[in-house]
Amino acid sequence: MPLRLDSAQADFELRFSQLLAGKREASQDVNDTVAGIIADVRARGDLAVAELTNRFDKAGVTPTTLTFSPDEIAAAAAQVPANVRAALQTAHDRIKAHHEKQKPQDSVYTDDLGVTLGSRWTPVDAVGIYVPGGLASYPSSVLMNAVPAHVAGVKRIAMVVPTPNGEINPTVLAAAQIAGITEIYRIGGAQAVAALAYGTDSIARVDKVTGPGNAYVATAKRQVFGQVGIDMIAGPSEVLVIADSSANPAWVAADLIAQAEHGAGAQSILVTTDPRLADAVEREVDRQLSLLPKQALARDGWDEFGAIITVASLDEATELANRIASEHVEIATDDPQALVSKIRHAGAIFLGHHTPEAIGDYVGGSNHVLPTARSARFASGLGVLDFMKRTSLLGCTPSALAALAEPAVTIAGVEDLDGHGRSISIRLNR
Ligand SMILES: NC(=O)c1ccc[n+]([C@@H]2O[C@H](COP(=O)([O-])OP(=O)(O)OC[C@H]3O[C@@H](n4cnc5c(N)ncnc54)[C@H](O)[C@@H]3O)[C@@H](O)[C@H]2O)c1
Ligand SMILES: N[C@H](CO)Cc1c[nH]c[nH+]1
Ligand SMILES: [Zn+2]
Repeated sequence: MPLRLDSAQADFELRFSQLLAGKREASQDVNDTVAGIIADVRARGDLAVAELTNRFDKAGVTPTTLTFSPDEIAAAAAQVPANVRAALQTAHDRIKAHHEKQKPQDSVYTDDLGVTLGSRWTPVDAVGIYVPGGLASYPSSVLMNAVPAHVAGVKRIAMVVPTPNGEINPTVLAAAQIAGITEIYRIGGAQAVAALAYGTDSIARVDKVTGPGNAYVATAKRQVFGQVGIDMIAGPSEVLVIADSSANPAWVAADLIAQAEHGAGAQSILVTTDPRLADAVEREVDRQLSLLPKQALARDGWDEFGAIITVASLDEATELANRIASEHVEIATDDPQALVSKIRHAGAIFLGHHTPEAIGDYVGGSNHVLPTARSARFASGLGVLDFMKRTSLLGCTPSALAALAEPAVTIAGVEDLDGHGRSISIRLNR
């Protein structure tokens, strides 16, 4: 049963804050395990990576077989049916077209003192993409990570994917092929993140690690941050649907189920102004779940983290959406534009009855790697800027330096950094 809340209830604030607190931090056990794995990979390199991969994934690898050969990639990709390849190609092309529009412009200008100021964008040199789940991994997530990296101009993209029992989902390798990734390792977990961050004999280290994963992967990314950059901690998926009486209960229910089927902590929330819609959606979710072939995962997700909240107005709905800061927010009303500017915290917003979140997961063109667990308050979804960095440019003429010297030397003085002041004043009157 989902949690049922009504904002008019006396204990609403308490129960709502319990809902907000529902997501948990990595346990100390996971932190310690991951720290041990990272230390082992740093000390013993490929040998440790191979041993850990065999322990956790039963992958049957040796230090010399961690890499997929070009023939293995081609053979796996060749098993993928033509219609699946075509769908992945459509997704790739649409994601690429949208992300091209995110490319930042360099800018340089000279101000009235004669100081030249600019911002220059350059790509990260080498990126490691984590593709979770082995057999259950998502080819769409390969595209969502690789395409913005390519658009940014990243020269080297290394992909890691675990192969439980030595098996790989061939569609993942087909997606990698479509995205132009040729460097792929059959490793996962904290050992893969450590190998990417610190390097081994067979895996050159990268500058940034991106991609979602389980608690071990997320904790490893946290622990290697600083040695390398990371994108974000993208955890279990979430959707919040804002709906009024114009919404179709069957469609809303289908969208809630779509998120719940990600399992392991996935969260689906409906916020509605219409109590009759709330009841109808609850019945519909039950009905549709019973028709799903793999209903257990979605039912667990819905029972554990599902919620239906009734509110007095759409304004109140947007306030709750901002407090929840969900990964995905759907606006299931006839006039979504009237609400969109009121939603300040969301990884992605889906406008109107004909924009199910799942279209964004695959072929809409926007990125599906998005901030979860309320981090949309301060973070954005994956995009081209995650694979670039901005360098500032500054240039003074003699007269511009002279004009700025006095305040700069004054600040150096109050910071007790006479060497700073002198490096400015030494240049004056020459
Ligand atoms: N937000 C997103 O965009 C998104 C997309 C896809 C998947 N996900 C998330 O990714 C996760 C996938 O999880 P997964 O487990 O299937 O795959 P995974 O690739 O994240 O993790 C598998 C690895 O975990 C490590 N591991 C497992 N048990 C361990 C243990 N006891 N000690 C040390 N290491 C251990 C192993 O090295 C194994 O290779 C899910 O949580 C899913 O929600 C999120
Ligand atoms: N909804 C997930 C997180 O945004 C991404 C995904 C991949 N495949 C299907 N869905
Ligand atoms: Zn999804």
